[in-house]
This record gives sequence, C-alpha cells and structure tokens, in this order.
Amino acid sequence: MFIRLGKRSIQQFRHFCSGTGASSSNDKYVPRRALLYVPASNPKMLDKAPKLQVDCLVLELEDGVALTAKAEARQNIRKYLDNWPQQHACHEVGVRVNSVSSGLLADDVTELAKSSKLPDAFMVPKIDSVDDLNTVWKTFRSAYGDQRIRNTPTRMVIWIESARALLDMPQILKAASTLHKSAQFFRTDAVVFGSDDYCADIGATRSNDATEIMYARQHFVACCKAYGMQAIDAVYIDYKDVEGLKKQCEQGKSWGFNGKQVIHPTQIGTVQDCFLPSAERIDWATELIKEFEQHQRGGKGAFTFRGHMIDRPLLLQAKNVVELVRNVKK
Ligand SMILES: CC(=O)SCCNC(=O)CCNC(=O)[C@H](O)C(C)(C)COP(=O)(O)OP(=O)(O)OC[C@H]1O[C@@H](n2cnc3c(N)ncnc32)[C@H](O)[C@@H]1OP(=O)(O)O
Ligand SMILES: O=CC(=O)O
Ligand SMILES: [Mg+2]
Repeated sequence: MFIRLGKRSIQQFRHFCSGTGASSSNDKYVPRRALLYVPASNPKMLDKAPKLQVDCLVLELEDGVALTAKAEARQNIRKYLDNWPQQHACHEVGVRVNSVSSGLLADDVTELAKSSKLPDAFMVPKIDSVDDLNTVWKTFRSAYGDQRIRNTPTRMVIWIESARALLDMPQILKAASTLHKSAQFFRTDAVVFGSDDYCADIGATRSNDATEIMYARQHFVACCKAYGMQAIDAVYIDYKDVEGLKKQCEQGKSWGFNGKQVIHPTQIGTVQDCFLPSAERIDWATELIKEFEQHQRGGKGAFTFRGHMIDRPLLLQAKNVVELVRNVKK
C-alpha cells in the first residue's frame, strides 16, 4: 500500500503538505479508495472488521444479507456500535442500511438508534429520487430525534443504482447538499455507483470488461464532481480475477473515480494500490504546486512545466493528489 512508495518520499511529502492547513472532523477528507462490504449476518466476518486494512468498511444490511437474516444482522450491528472497538485499521466504519423502497429502512434505523454510538457514516442504497432522500431524513429524525443527527461528523454516502436516478443525479446530489446545509443533516461527500442493480434496471448483462456501463460510469463521475463529491466505482464481482480487477481500477481512476467497492479482502490491496498516486505523480504534484506559486507571485497564470502547459485546472488536479496522500494512513 502506502509503504511501497518509499517511506522517505512519503515523509518529505507529508512535511510539504503540513503547511496547507488541517481540517476539523466535520469537514475532513475521508479517503475511500476501497469500500469493503462485510455482511452483518456473519459474526465471524464482523469480528475481523476492526483489523481489516481497508480505507472504508461497509457493515452490510442490504443485498449481502438474506431477508431471513435481516433482524439478526441489525442486532449484530447494534452490538458492534455498543461495543465499539478501541481501534480500527480503517478510516471509516459505515453501515449500509436497506433502501427506502424495500420497506425495511425504518426497522434498521430503529434498531441502530438504540445504541448511543453513531457510526462514521450511514450508507443508503438505491436513492432514486429527491423524495427518497427526504424519506431518509424523516426516518432518521423519527428514530434518533432531531438533536442526535444534527451537526455531527457522521457522513452520508448514497448509492445511485437505476436509470432514473442516474439521469436525475444533479437534482438528487443538490438536494443532499441542501439537506446538510439547511437542516444540518449528515453531510453527503461520496456517491457510489451500484452497477449490478443498474444493469438489472436497464436489462444489461454484466461483463468483466464492463462496456455495458461505460456511458453510465462516465456520466456518474461528471455528476459527482459537479457537486464536489467523491465518485466510487462499480464492484468487480469476479473476485478471483486479479488482472481484470486491476485493469478496471486503472480505467476508473483515469476517468476520475476516487475508489471502488470490494466484496472480498483479497481485492483490497489491488484496489488501494491503484487508487494511491504513484511516487512520480506525487513528485509531479508537489513540484507543480511549488512552481505555480512562484509563477503567481511573478504575475504569470500559465507556464510550461515538464513540457506541458500548466494553468489553474492542472493546479487543482495536483491539489487532489496532495489531499489524498495527506489523508491516507501509513
Ligand atoms: C452488488 C452488491 O450489492 S455487493 C454487496 C453485497 N455483497 C456482499 O456483501 C458480499 C460480501 N462478500 C462475501 O460475503 C464473501 O466474500 C463471499 C460470499 C463472496 C465469499 O465468501 P467465502 O466463501 O467465505 O470466501 P473465502 O473462503 O475466500 O474467505 C476467506 C476468508 O476471508 C473472510 N472473508 C471473505 N469475505 C469477507 C468480507 N467481505 N468481509 C470480511 N471477511 C471476509 C472469510 O470469512 C474467510 O475467513 P477465514 O479464512 O478466517 O475462514
Ligand atoms: O449495490 C451495489 C450494486 O452494484 O448494485
Ligand atoms: Mg445494489
């Protein structure tokens, strides 16, 4: 993972970044290179969760849990929250509840609200409309009470999984931002592309090279970035095919995705390595930012750096690299 870049260059890089200002827990950047689903109906997998070296854990109540096991899975997560481990190796522990359309959301949230502990993130699948978002908010208010869900560092991560939702992303993401700003409800800072449900919705057949979702993935990234949210790429369900996973990660990363969903621990390393900028990219970003500042002081907006024209958009890309590396654990 991180270590592969060489400890010295990372230390130099952190030193360089240290002057750029720390964020408070409410607006901190959460790295989400890999999001691992851990079905909450499986106590053995839940036991392993605190030690898993993954950026983000998704304690799963939705499609990874059989209908017959939902009640037990909810209780397992409530107990997990009550006995919150002293340490986690991840950056974020989220709980993926069931969707509004399933009719199971209120039962999930009612059980989770019995714990005094909030997870780092609530993760809500199949957001199909602005109405769904409002229902999520009302459900949380009624189970937790207004005070417990206002102005907290807990984030919301939502899943887009249908053709309708894909086309309505601008309205949905805008409404999620408004809910945070006007009602102080959880801040949505990442959106996940639920490609398997999306394929079911449009009648496509999933393939390992994912040509059937190329348009959707590219549209999805543009919408997330337009609203300042992280874009999380599709699951690669053929989890024994490491080469195929790597190829899809590299493609997603080059299109602007910030991370990818994973279903098995063996996928974590490949995905996290891929979504971490290379040593060359870190060097490029560090030097570019320095030179940009020098040129700004000299009154120049555009200049040549390593043979390429550089102006503000390139500076922003370099800052994205800085932001990610600054926030990833060793
Ligand atoms: C499209 C979507 O909605 S995706 C989200 C819904 N899907 C899910 O949540 C599925 C998550 N993944 C899984 O349940 C499992 O990885 C499966 C079913 C795919 C495979 O499980 P297994 O057959 O147990 O895999 P395998 O035998 O290779 O597991 C190896 C070890 O890793 C553990 N492991 C496997 N997957 C996970 C996981 N997701 N989280 C934590 N531990 C895991 C196993 O418990 C096992 O541990 P052990 O060596 O101590 O016995
Ligand atoms: O929820 C994930 C999906 O791919 O569907
Ligand atoms: Mg889904």
